[in-house]
Amino acid sequence: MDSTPAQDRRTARITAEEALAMHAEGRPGKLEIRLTKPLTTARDLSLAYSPGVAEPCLHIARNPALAYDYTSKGNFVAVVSNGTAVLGLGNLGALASKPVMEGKVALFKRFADVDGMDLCVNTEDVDEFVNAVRFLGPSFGGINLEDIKAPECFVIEQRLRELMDIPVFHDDQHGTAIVAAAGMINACHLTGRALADLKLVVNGAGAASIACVELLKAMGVRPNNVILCDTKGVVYRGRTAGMNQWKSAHAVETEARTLAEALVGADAFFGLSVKGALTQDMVRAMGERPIIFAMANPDPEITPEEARAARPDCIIATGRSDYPNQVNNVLGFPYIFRGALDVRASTINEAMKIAAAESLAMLAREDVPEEVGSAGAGPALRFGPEYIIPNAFDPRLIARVPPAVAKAAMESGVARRPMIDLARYARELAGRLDATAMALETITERVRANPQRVVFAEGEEEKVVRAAIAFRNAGYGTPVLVGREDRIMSTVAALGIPLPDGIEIHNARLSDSNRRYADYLYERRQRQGFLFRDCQRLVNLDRNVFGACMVALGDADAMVTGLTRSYSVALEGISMAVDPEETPETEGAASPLFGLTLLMSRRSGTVFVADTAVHERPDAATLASIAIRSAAVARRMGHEPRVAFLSFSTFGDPKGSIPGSVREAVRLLEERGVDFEFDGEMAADVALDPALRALYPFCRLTGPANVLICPGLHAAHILTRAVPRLTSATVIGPLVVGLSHPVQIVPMEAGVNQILDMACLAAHAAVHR
Ligand SMILES: NC(=O)C1=CN([C@@H]2O[C@H](COP(=O)(O)OP(=O)(O)OC[C@H]3O[C@@H](n4cnc5c(N)ncnc54)[C@H](OP(=O)(O)O)[C@@H]3O)[C@@H](O)[C@H]2O)C=CC1
Ligand SMILES: CC(=O)C(=O)O
Ligand SMILES: [Mg+2]
Repeated sequence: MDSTPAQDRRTARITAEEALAMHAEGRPGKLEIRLTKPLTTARDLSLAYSPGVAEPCLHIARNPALAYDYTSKGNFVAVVSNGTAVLGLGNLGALASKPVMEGKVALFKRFADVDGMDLCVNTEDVDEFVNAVRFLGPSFGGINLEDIKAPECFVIEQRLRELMDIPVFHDDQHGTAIVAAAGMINACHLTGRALADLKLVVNGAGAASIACVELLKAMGVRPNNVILCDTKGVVYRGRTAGMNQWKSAHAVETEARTLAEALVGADAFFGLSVKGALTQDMVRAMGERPIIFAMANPDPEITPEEARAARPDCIIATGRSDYPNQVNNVLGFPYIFRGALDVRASTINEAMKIAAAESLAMLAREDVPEEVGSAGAGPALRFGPEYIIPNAFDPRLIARVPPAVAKAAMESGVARRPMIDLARYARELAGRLDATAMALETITERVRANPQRVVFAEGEEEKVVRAAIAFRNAGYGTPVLVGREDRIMSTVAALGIPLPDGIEIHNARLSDSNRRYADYLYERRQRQGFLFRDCQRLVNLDRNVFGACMVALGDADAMVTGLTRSYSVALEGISMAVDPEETPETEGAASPLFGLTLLMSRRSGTVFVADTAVHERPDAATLASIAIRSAAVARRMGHEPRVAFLSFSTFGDPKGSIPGSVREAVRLLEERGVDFEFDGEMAADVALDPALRALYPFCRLTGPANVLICPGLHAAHILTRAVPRLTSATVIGPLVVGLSHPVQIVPMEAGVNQILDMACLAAHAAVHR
């Protein structure tokens, strides 16, 4: 089978054996339950279970709304099926639907941090099914119905919506409709069509199809322009065989009787039926630039290869993750429930669905982060025929869709706990699954409140341009790109995203400030072997020198660089214009400069590690100085420092020479009477693990250390390179600490987000100057 480059990038073609092995491996299935409270001691048991548990029970009995405060209800969704329409595989029964239901629960958790439970209900009787769900209702904050065939699914959903006071949402209907509508908005945009003129043919007249058609009609598609087909052909007015009230509502006057006849000249096709239902001949008969969403799972109505071979001008989407344009409800249900749960919506209504569809459509038109798809391989994702809908792994989805849904819930009056600050909600959501975003939230908020001018010294680099645009769009301030305007503008044009207002471009050679910067450098360097013309050349040609002059002379607040030069070369250029900062804390240190790296994980929070860049074998005075300044940075970033001086030994055991200088550093801090917790020397596990630290009751740390001072560069380097590869921790840094102006150097392999984070940290340091 041929594959397109975009497909290669994200392809995960798999075999049946691999899929079975994955499900059987280790603990069978895809789910387990985790505790959110400790259950280690007798006291824990008394609080969590008898007698303590009686208290929340009694409170909830008096006031049911308190269930949201004392139990998991508010973040807990039931994924319920009877297995009568498992994907496009037909009626496999309740038990055989369990892998899909476990999968949906896994997606809820992975993409929106919603906890779920699969409930496979073994009945095809509507009343029995409805009763099973309604009587289990108190446990849950929402009900996600899944893979229940039409027409029973319509009755079941309607009855449960009437009986229950929490959102009941049939994912195959509405989740699919929302995502398909988002894709259709963009496909129409790209092919120059208006929804009102769209001629759509839908194969399948079941759960997913009926809901898709209803939502599209609510969004402006004309009822007479939509033809539904099922196993008996076109659903025309007057047909009697295989009909029901839901099909009848969409029956139209038409001469067409078969799918092939209906498709002649059609603009768009929706497949929500079975594998292979659409032929190449049918595709050939469609109108100009046809839009084909072949959404049957696991195999589409037509493969993209077949569709493109028949009509190279088509836009094709499927429900699968191994082709571009995955129109699948995974882009919908996690985020729709996230937004609905967070405002305690009593239902999920039309306004919330349309808001979700529009936010998905708009997100696809923005610049795509590198971590979407496997970064680096293949061409970047750009809005166009091969990318009409966000990728399932797009980390921005959680911050975009739920706020749109929550807002629509509030505006349409179904939110029982409205929220005032939606922008703040979006930021909190961004941090919910991303340790970096979570760790940086207070920092980004502070920068937004105090926007800064930040020099992006390597302004012609594509990643830098993208980071600068993101910086501007995030409201962090004014990015100043150093580079040639024509080069930068052609990079922007190739990116296909608009350059927001308020980004400055400075060409070092042509800048009005050029002479002033050369004079400044000459003043500093004339007795160090530099002629004026050397300084002029440096300002003209070395963008790090030019950028550093801007910051040093107050033309900008901060600077970020590092992509095109090694750390030491970049630092050399910067040091031409910016001095290290000597303070009482740096007294006795070999140099005030050092590197501070942040390791961030959702479980352990943020840990600062130093020195990760400068001093190979720091002496005691240097270690002490590094500790004081690291503690200050940690505090500035909102962390009360607990500093551990690390070694291979803990409080004298085993003996060796290195711990001597570490112990001496601890003594120096005692002498200085610093205002933060510190202790050492100690092994890293003792520093981080309270159980081990309990062996040393005299230790002054009152909690796990969050600032780790390493005895040498080798240890710091190994630690910060190994941890992110062995755990889920992410890394920022090393931050340059000790310059008199905020300048940061990213690693040469840094991605857009890293550049953005470093720019934001540099801006944050500028706020605090
Ligand atoms: N990409 C996505 O996100 C999603 C995709 N889907 C896919 O959509 C399909 C339908 O799911 P769902 O609506 O839940 O199931 P339903 O059982 O509710 O509906 C199936 C419909 O398909 C019709 N159908 C079956 N075979 C054919 C055929 N050969 N030609 C024309 N019509 C046919 C049935 O016709 P009749 O009424 O005559 O029996 C019925 O109307 C599945 O493949 C499923 O995987 C569903 C949800 C989400
Ligand atoms: C994706 C999905 O829910 C289905 O195919 O049924
Ligand atoms: Mg489904």
